[in-house]
Amino acid sequence: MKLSFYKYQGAGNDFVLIDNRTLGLAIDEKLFERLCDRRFGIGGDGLMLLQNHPDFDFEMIYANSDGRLSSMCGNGGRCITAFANKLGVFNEETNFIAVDGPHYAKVTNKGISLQMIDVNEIEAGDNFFVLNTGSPHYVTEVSNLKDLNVFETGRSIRYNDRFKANGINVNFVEDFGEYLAVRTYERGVEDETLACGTGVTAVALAIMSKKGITGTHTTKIKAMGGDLSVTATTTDGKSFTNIFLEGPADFVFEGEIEV
Ligand SMILES: N[C@@H](CCC[C@H](N)C(=O)O)C(=O)O
Repeated sequence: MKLSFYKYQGAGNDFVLIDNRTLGLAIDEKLFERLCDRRFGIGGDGLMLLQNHPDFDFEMIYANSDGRLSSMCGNGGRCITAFANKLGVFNEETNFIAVDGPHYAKVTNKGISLQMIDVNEIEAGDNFFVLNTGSPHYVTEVSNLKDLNVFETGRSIRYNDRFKANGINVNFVEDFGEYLAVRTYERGVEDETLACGTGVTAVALAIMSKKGITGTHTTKIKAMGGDLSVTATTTDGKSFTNIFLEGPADFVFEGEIEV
């Protein structure tokens, strides 16, 4: 059978998208892993099914490139919003449902702005933060981001005794004042990706918390694959609301693959 697919990327975080509104494609880890494979398939950091939902414009089902369903993907959420817009599911603003709950998103002049879940807890340790922005993240500040071996260092944290059972995404941040530069090792891809949406959101909140920034604040982020921004509101540096992740979410190509 031939399966129609669409390829999108948001700041270089790339995804296979399937319109599953009428297709009835079942969850199939082996198939999803093959479709995400860059040699034997289409290639992607993850795969998403866009499905009908009785109470929302659409439902987002997300799997990492290992084929397994996972927690929220921020860049995936922005890409599936762009895809839903291309399919004519909505015009300017949408409300959809994902694994971590409802999301509001809109088309902007920078691409797609996606509202993320509120964050009520940040663990602050010795130069590290752990928080959940829809997916679990470890954030640590470095002074040599360009030269850092993100694969080795990220992997050693992701597989340490504390995190190895459930895994965690590991973000390295260097503060350049005007902006934060971020590189991420992603669970489920088990490699560095060019950007991670829930990751840069975690980084922005962690640095706001560390610097004692309160009120509504926008953080500019440079990821390896492009620029993103995170706007969030806090009164105490611990609980964050109205969190928006904004940046490009672009169609790359479409095709059919034999499955
Ligand atoms: N790339 C994503 C995060 C995807 C989920 C992550 N790999 C996990 O399993 O936690 C993003 O843009 O947020």
